[in-house]
Amino acid sequence: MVANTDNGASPDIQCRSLTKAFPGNVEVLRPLDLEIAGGETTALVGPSGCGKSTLLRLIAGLETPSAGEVLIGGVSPAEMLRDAGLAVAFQDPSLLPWRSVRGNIELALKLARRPADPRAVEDLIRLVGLEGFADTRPGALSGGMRQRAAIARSMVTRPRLLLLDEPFGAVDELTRRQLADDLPPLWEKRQTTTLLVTHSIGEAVLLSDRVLVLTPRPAEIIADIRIELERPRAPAVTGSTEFRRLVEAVSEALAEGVRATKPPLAAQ
Ligand SMILES: Nc1ncnc2c1ncn2[C@@H]1O[C@H](COP(=O)(O)OP(=O)(O)OP(=O)(O)O)[C@@H](O)[C@H]1O
Repeated sequence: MVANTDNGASPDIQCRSLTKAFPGNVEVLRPLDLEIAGGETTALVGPSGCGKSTLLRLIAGLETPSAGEVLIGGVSPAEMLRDAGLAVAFQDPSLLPWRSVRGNIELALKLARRPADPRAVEDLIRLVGLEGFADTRPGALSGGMRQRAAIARSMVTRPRLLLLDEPFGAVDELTRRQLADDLPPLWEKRQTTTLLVTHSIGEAVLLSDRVLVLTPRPAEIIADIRIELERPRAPAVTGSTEFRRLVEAVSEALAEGVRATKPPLAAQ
């Protein structure tokens, strides 16, 4: 099948009857149908353990579906990975300990068989606030700094699909805000299809074009909320009535999902 992966377009994501169960009858995803448009940023929010990371890993091709399929720009995640059009950054950044921050970022280019691009590497190091630490090895960085290095590494190949699992999980509040301000314009400019998992409802609303709210496991989509806030989003947007309305809508959907799946008290 011809994919829209070699013309530079941001790929869409299709999940068709996607189902996942782990051994021991752990049903994580009921047949899930989902379409995500190319170039958009979508956030997945849901209670802890509902299956957000599993869904992301299925889309990344790091897990195999029990049934159903994932198509990215019309091809399998494995094909997309081969084409280096897909990049992932997970909670626990697996940086190579013997390479510096710069070395880890450069390696991503090398593995994707892309030419060295010292300027892009330095720009990204600056963007994630690690200037002065380019020659430092991960062991000498804080958790938040390692996370930022991993974000830079995931972006250096200019992937058309970016999958981020709690990208700002280990980052302090100030840096978190800085990244939330700096990264979306870059994703927008590059038209990257971005799917991110976050526990922060505010972050989901601030960063995304669409927020998908999942129920407790087995995960189902209980709400699909469009975020029509104007872009670029100034930090002040978080004080607006519309922002607060959207945060409230996501919180309400989350609570509704928990209520709908909780057995009645007598049955507990
Ligand atoms: N490899 C595995 N083998 C068995 N069970 C697994 C495996 N990976 C995940 N699970 C189970 O699947 C369920 C969903 O896990 P997942 O990590 O996708 O949830 P999550 O929504 O991302 O959670 P959190 O928000 O806490 O990170 C959990 O009950 C988890 O224990």
